[in-house]
Amino acid sequence: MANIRKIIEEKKIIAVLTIDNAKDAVPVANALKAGGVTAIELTLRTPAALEAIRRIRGEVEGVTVAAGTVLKPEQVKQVVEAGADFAVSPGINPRVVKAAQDAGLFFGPGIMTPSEIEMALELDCTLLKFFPAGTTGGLKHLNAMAAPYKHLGVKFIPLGGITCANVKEILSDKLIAGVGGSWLAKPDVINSGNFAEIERLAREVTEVIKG
Ligand SMILES: O=C[C@H](O)COP(=O)(O)O
Ligand SMILES: CC(=O)C(=O)O
Repeated sequence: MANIRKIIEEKKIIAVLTIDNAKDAVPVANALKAGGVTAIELTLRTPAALEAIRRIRGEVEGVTVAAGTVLKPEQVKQVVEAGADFAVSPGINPRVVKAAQDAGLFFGPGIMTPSEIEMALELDCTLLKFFPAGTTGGLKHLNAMAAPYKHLGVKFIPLGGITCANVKEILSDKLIAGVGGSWLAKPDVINSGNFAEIERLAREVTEVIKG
């Protein structure tokens, strides 16, 4: 299994996509890549998601592809078959985490309470989504909540309310491995075929992080 934690720490930004038409997957991935964003999460919220993972995996080199919103154990097999590099979920379901571990698929469950962090640690997960980050107190809340677990090497990927305006501050926190966000490629922008706008947003965040 690739070292997903290291990859996320290097790439820093995960573009979270909810895609309606699988035909858009490759142009969107290429636009993100041209702008410097090479980690992409396809949420399993639309029927096109699995085919989108398959197409990006098959046609776009150098991009790390995750499956998001993986809510059922049986979806693990589907995302492995589609070629996902890792998978995440908004919350934590031990049956899904165990199915992923049995399949050799790296899994980052979502948490927003200490009890959920403890459940994740019990399942040997130390890279966790912090969702929904923006409305549950952001970094201040995360640092207070995670204080008892820092010595265990746990790291977080906040998702929810991340934009170009707050990304740099969030990434500067030692608890953060990377961030996820949908602002880079919103469904209406994807559906309108405005891939140039997606590339522009990806380039903008890449420059903000570098600068
Ligand atoms: O469900 C997850 C969200 O779509 C990601 O949060 P965001 O839209 O605030 O980036
Ligand atoms: C929110 C999130 O992490 C997911 O849909 O997988």
